[in-house]
Amino acid sequence: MKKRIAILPGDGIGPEVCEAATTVLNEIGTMFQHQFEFVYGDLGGIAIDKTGNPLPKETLTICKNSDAVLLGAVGGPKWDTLPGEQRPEKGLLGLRKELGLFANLRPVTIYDALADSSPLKDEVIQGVDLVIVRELTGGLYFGEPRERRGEGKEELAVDTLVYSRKEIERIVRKGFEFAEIRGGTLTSVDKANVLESSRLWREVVDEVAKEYPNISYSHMLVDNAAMQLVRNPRQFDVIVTENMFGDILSDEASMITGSLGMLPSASLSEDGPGLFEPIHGSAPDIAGKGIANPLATLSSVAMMLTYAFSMTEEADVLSAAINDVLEAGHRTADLTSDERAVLSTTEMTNQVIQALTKKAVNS
Ligand SMILES: NC(=O)c1ccc[n+]([C@@H]2O[C@H](COP(=O)([O-])OP(=O)(O)OC[C@H]3O[C@@H](n4cnc5c(N)ncnc54)[C@H](O)[C@@H]3O)[C@@H](O)[C@H]2O)c1
Ligand SMILES: CC(C)[C@H](C(=O)O)[C@@H](O)C(=O)O
Ligand SMILES: [Mg+2]
Repeated sequence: MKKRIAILPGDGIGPEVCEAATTVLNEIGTMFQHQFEFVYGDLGGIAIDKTGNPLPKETLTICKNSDAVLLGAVGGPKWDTLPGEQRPEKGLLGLRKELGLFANLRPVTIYDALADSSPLKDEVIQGVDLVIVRELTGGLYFGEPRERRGEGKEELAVDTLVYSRKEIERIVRKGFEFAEIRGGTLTSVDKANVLESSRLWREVVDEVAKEYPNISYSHMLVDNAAMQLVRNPRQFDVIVTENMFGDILSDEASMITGSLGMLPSASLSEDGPGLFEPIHGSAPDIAGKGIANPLATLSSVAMMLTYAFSMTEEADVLSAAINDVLEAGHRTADLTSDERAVLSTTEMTNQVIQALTKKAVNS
């Protein structure tokens, strides 16, 4: 099967982890006789440097004309002093909005082999299997007005947290759908004791819940949820929450697995191409050193195979290869303090390729 994939490497470690992804996709293409065509586009800081715009029109066109989009990461100190509208992150937000990617899935999967990599105790993390369903095109990230007013001590900065009933309904429905598919439960996370938008959110969850009488659900305040994720993450199955809360909770949840370099994501729309990216950023502190963990990106490729192409067997083989590599003790620097055992990004990717090859031989 032929599939066209827009690759947006972006900034910092983005190009390094995207190279890992294309290498692995080529291997899977060979194994399963698929043709993956890569079309490259600029997003973020690199796009600003080349065109003055973090989301050039050409990039948007490439994405819209593809079957799926793979993103590395955007941003970095070089562009940190630019005005908000011209920052690399604005390019990513614009892309999410333009592609209508309202549903962001961030699964937190535990690998037994990584039990020692998590700062949390083994008995706390054993058996954790949860997914954060994050609203991605609304809330504080997009609300208007967003501005600076006044001067001196009177200067004000304004961000607006706004959600429509329609926006809440569609993401909450996704949350319930996932809980149904997983045969699990739903926790809706909000701040309804303070925020009006959260009170509407809670009302909508209670209404949508009536369509899913078999799904047990509950509400939790976000500050408590942040604590519960560390105290007892096993209590969660599907967490549905708004944009900003989902951003923060997913970075927190990544440490259950042992590293931010492990968590993948899929951003889905009603009908257009999905976008697949690790949840981490451009990691300026390690960019260019060739030591970034590629596994979050490779797991994002597995999510692409599943959600964009319905290639579930291919996705399962890739996920199993990642598990095999970790079981065999291979680690990038973020996963171990044992310097002798550290692999570079390329070495880790090659281990995944070898594990895939073994699976092809054995099947
Ligand atoms: N989706 C995205 O493109 C995205 C996501 C988050 C942050 N950012 C941007 O990235 C830049 C840096 O942000 P930050 O430093 O707060 O967050 P970050 O996620 O880039 O890095 C946080 C820490 O995690 C480490 N880390 C992240 N990914 C890793 C990997 N794959 N392997 C090993 N270690 C890894 C980094 O080295 C760093 O110490 C900012 O400009 C921010 O806006 C972009
Ligand atoms: C870079 C930034 C805009 C982005 C977000 O906040 O959504 C990132 O932190 C993420 O988690 O994808
Ligand atoms: Mg984030």
